[in-house]
Amino acid sequence: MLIIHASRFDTIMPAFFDRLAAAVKQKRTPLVVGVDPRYKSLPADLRQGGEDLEAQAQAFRDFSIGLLDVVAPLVPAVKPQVAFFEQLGWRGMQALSEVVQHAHNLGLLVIADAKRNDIGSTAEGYADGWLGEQSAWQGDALTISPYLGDDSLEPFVRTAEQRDAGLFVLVKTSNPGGKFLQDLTAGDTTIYSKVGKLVESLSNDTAGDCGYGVAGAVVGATYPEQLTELRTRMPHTWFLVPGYGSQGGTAADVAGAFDSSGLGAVVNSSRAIIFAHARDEFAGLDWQAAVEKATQQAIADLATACPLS
Ligand SMILES: O=C(O)c1cc(=O)[nH]c(=O)n1[C@@H]1O[C@H](COP(=O)(O)O)[C@@H](O)[C@H]1O
Repeated sequence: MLIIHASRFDTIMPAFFDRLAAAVKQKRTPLVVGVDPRYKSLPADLRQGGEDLEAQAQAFRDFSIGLLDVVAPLVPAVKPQVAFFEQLGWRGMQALSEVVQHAHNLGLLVIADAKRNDIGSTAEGYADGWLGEQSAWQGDALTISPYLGDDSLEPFVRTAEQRDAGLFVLVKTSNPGGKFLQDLTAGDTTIYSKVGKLVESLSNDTAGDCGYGVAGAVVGATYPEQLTELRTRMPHTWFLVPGYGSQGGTAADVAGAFDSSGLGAVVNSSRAIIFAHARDEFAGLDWQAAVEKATQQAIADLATACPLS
């Protein structure tokens, strides 16, 4: 049975990026913790139930909820990676629903990393499913792909505006193979710049109190030059910056993502934090203590790059 929780959008709320800006200021950090449970990397005591789908879904639930309890006082938002829940079928998606509900109960904003999209008429279904009134997952924001074109983004923008939710459109991804398409030249510009321009126009049209509009952009920490270039060209677009930590991105690499107030970007770290129990420097700590230490370490590291005023 899939649990459909009461809509958290029943009351009038500020726009997503206004809420995110307030949460970043309150927690004094742009760090977002990625909830990317991989069964074989979970602490051993959470893998006692066996490997069938039901047992794995229960392990994901226990791990993710234990993780949220540790990071909730420290960070503004979490980013569940839907792929890991989806691989377990409906059991995993039910676990995801409960994890999102728990995050909301702890006051965390939730970025659903599902990287959805399709032709416009089908995209409406995705927009509704992830951000709509009866969504089983009730994300505050959703990652989406731009590669079906501008009309494919429209249903997401409409729904996000109606629901005070946010979007993060893939602009310059953190993986090396992203350049295969994104760095191609189209006319006098690159594809990623062209996508960036489209996202900026959507955000300019919808800017909220904090100056950022409904469409954010995903820009990888592994491309610091492009990050800095896009920050200048996209002044109304909030960035989600993955690739910090396990993929090699550093605090210095993400420095160009922020505006002069230290806002305008959140930086995701998944494996380096959630599987900190496997890092030599945290040997001997239980997994939640290791998560706490790794989160505090990342917060201190990012404070050197993010001049929050
Ligand atoms: O949209 C994303 O979050 C994303 C975009 C991107 O360009 N690169 C990228 O790594 N991600 C996601 O960010 C997370 C990175 O995880 P770690 O490398 O373990 O910190 C994963 O959930 C990825 O799917």
